[in-house]
Amino acid sequence: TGTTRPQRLLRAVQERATRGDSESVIAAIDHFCRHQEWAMNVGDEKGFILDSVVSEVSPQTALELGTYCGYSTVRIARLLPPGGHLITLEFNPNYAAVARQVIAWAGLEDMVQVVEGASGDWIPHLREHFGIESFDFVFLDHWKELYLPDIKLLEECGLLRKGTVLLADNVICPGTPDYLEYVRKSQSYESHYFGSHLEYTRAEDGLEKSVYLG
Ligand SMILES: O=c1[nH]cnc2c(O)c(F)c(-c3ccc(F)cc3)cc12
Ligand SMILES: [Mg+2]
Repeated sequence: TGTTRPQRLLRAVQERATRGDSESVIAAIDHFCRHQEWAMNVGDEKGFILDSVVSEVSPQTALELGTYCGYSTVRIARLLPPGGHLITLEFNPNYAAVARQVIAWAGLEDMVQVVEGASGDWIPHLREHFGIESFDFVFLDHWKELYLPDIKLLEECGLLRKGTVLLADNVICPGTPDYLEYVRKSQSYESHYFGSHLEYTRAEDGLEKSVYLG
């Protein structure tokens, strides 16, 4: 036994970051991942692109698929407009437990709802359970095999509206070929690729931004 990597990441936040200061929480996680242990956060380079898309959309309702330790959750939530709210789905209860504490350390717990369970199980219930009409912004960062089935489910559940912005991490590494083909070929999406690098490395990766046209 001993600690897990998410628990060691949380300890680094609690030791290095200032309570209530989301920028210091982001910096503490980036420092941990660069100098202690690599972890699968979207990271600072792709995170800067994420910030610019979130700022442009300024979403009242946002959905994140894949919370992990809450790094991108904090990046998104700190940029939400007044009244904005972020729902983040996490399958792994240990990750969810760490993420809740990271989000609280950043002082963003009032704008974020961490929901435990499988995205495919939860998506059909988001409207009735959280009173969501549709999402303005969706960040896909969970399992590459679920990106395509989950956006099809979001479409079927009427949770996307004309102009909803989807942003997908890891479209090159580990890679989501079926998702990329779908959003780039479909008449229902306008897609753009932002080239970048795999978090904390020099390997190629990028984000795909896709606007739902209805
Ligand atoms: O499973 C994942 N879910 C969400 N995001 C990921 C990620 O950003 C990664 F870099 C990676 C990753 C893990 C190991 C590698 F060697 C390369 C990428 C995985 C995920
Ligand atoms: Mg990722």
